[in-house]
This record gives sequence, C-alpha cells and structure tokens, in this order.
Amino acid sequence: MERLFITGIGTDVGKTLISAILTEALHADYWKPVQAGLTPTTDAATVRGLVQNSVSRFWPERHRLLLPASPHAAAAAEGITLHPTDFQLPATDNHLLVEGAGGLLVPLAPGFLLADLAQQFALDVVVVSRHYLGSINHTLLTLEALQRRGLRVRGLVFNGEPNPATEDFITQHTGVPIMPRVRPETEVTPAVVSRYAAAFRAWFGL
Ligand SMILES: Nc1ncnc2c1ncn2[C@@H]1O[C@H](COP(=O)(O)OP(=O)(O)OP(=O)(O)O)[C@@H](O)[C@H]1O
Ligand SMILES: C[C@H](N)[C@H](N)CCCCCC(=O)O
Ligand SMILES: [Mg+2]
Repeated sequence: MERLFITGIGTDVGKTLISAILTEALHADYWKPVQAGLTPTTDAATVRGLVQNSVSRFWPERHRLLLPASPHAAAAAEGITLHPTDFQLPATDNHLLVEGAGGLLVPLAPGFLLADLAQQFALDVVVVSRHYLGSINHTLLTLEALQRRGLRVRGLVFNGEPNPATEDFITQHTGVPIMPRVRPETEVTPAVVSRYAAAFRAWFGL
C-alpha cells in the first residue's frame, strides 16, 4: 500500500492538483490534516470534485482554520495550539495520500513542522516542483531536508512547461525518481485529471 505525503517547494505549486491526479490514479483515499483558509473552497473539496472513481474516501481535516496563512499563525489566531498527538492517520486499508500545506518546513506550532507529521506517520514523500526562477534552489533545499530527516522520496513531479535545464540538473544532482510531468492546463477538470491519472498509473506499474 502506498502511504504518501504530498509536499511541494512552496505554496500554490500544484500539490492539490497532483493529489487529485494521484488519488484518481491509485483510487486512493485522501486526507488534508490541516486546512488553513476555508474560502472559496478547501483542498479536500477540490480533490473530491476532480476525482471520478467511487473507491476513494475523503477523510475529514483534523484542523480547519479560517485564516489563509501559515497553519501555526492561523491556529494562534483562533487561540489554538496544534500538537503532534492531535493527529491519527486515517484507519484505512486503501492507498492513502496526505496533503501538506505550503512547503515541507511549514510550522504547525512552535517546534512542530509538517515534516514532523510525515515522519510521525512514516510516510513516503511526493515532491511537487513548479517551474519559476528560483525553483531549482527551492527544490534542492526541499530534497536535502527530506534526505536529512530520512524521509524517502517516492517521486518528484515537475509542474509547468518543460524546462530541460532545470529538470536535468535536479534529476542528475539528486537522483530522485521522476514522476510524469504535469503541463499548464487552461482548465483543471475531472477529464484533465483522469488523463494524467492514466500516466501516473503506468508509472506505478498498474
Ligand atoms: N498544471 C497546472 N495547470 C493549470 N493550473 C494549475 C496547474 N497547477 C496548479 N494550477 C492551479 O494553481 C493554483 C494553485 O495550485 P494548488 O491549489 O494545487 O496549489 P497547492 O500547492 O496545493 O497550494 P496549498 O499550499 O494552498 O495547498 C490552483 O488554482 C490550481 O488549479
Ligand atoms: C494559505 C496557503 N494556501 C497554505 N494553506 C499555507 C501556506 C503556508 C506558508 C507558510 C510559509 O512558508 O511562509
Ligand atoms: Mg493544496
């Protein structure tokens, strides 16, 4: 069974889109432990709306925080402190995707980072890298932090127009497995997700 933590090199890099693709590819369950920002929609609602299989279950967020900010700040604004003991991995026998918030070292509380949650549940990690000037550095820093923590990289996804100079360097320098690319789409729809899901299924050998 795949137990995957979906992180990215920052916020808005496409973790939710790639989570939807992976959820559809694996007919996996999906869980966003901490949602910071509830409008116009939540990541779980977005994924649910993009996935068409009837096997996937969508587990409720452990914390739903109003402020679209770093979770530690969004929690503080509500007078809450998040603790590692708040969180229990959903009890499922299915593949499970756990989507982070922002990047790997985003704080949930003083001394408690999203990376700690991935370690606590011994999750393998999928890293989403979106192309922009500066993304090489952000990608290498993320991969180095994962390596330092002993977290296994299941795969890296490049999101955006192909950029061989960037991708070749990251691939050769780190040696991480590369998952299928996701291109800029004019519209993100269930049909688009289904098309990419087929490529990811093949990547997983399914
Ligand atoms: N390949 C793509 N083609 C078109 N739109 C995209 C693509 N990748 C991401 N987007 C859009 O960019 C926005 C940000 O993506 P997404 O919500 O997946 O980011 P995220 O990494 O999950 O952010 P967060 O840290 O808030 O969870 C969304 O509107 C999404 O639909
Ligand atoms: C609100 C946003 N969309 C994410 N849910 C949280 C991003 C936190 C980023 C914190 C940081 O790295 O500075
Ligand atoms: Mg997201």
